[in-house]
Amino acid sequence: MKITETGIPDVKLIEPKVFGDDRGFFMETWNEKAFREAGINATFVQDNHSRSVKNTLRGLHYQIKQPQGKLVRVTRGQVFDVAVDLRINSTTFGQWVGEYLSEDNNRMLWVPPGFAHGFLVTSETADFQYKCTDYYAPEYERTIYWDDPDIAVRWGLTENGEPKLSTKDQKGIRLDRAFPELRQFFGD
Ligand SMILES: Cc1cn([C@H]2C[C@H](O)[C@@H](COP(=O)(O)OP(=O)(O)O[C@H]3O[C@@H](C)C(=O)[C@@H](O)[C@H]3O)O2)c(=O)[nH]c1=O
Repeated sequence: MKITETGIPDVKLIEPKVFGDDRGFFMETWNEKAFREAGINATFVQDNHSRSVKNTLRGLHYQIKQPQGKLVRVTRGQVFDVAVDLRINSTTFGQWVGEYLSEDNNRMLWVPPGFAHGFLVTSETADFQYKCTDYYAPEYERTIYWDDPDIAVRWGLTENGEPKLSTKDQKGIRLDRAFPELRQFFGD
C-alpha cells in the first residue's frame, strides 16, 4: 500500500495495492506495520458502517474527550471526505483537506485524533466504513456547522445546493464558538 501526506501532513492518503484476477480482487485495508512505518500509530477499538443517499452530508464531527482517530473508506459509491484540523497549537489549525474516496479508487484517509471529520455523498448511494481508535461517546461529541465560513470547505455542491443533514448536524456550531472548549481539550 502507498501512504502519502496530504496538505495537512498528519492526515494521510492510503492507496492499497489491488491484486485483480479473474475471480475479482484482493487488497489489504489495514496493516499495522505498514501504517506504523508511515507514522500512524493506531489501536482500533470500533468499526463503523453507514449508508447514505446522494447529497447527504455527515459532519463535521469530533469528540472533545475520547477523541477518535479514524481510518475511513468507501465500499460502495463515492464521497468527498473532509478533515479539519482542530489542534489549537497546530500550524494548520482551522484548515481542511478533502479527498474523493470511492469504491473505484479504493482510497482511504487517515484522520488523526484532534480533527473534525465529515463527508458529502456524491453518488446515488454510498457505503462508508471506518475504524476508530476510541469509542463513540455521544456526551463528548460535537458538530461544527458544515458551512462554517472560517473553515470554508469547498464541498463542490452546486450554487443553490443544500445538502441533506441530520437534525443534529443542522444545529452545528461555528468554529469561533467551539474555540474555548477546543483550547481546553485540544490544547496540546
Ligand atoms: C457514530 C455512532 C452513532 N451511533 C448511533 C447514534 C445515532 O442513534 C445513530 C446515528 O448517529 P449519527 O447521526 O451521529 O451518525 P453519523 O452522522 O454517521 O456520525 C458519524 O459521522 C461521521 C462524519 C464521523 O466522522 C463519525 O465519527 C460519526 O460522527 O447511530 C452509535 O451507536 N455508535 C456510533 O459510533
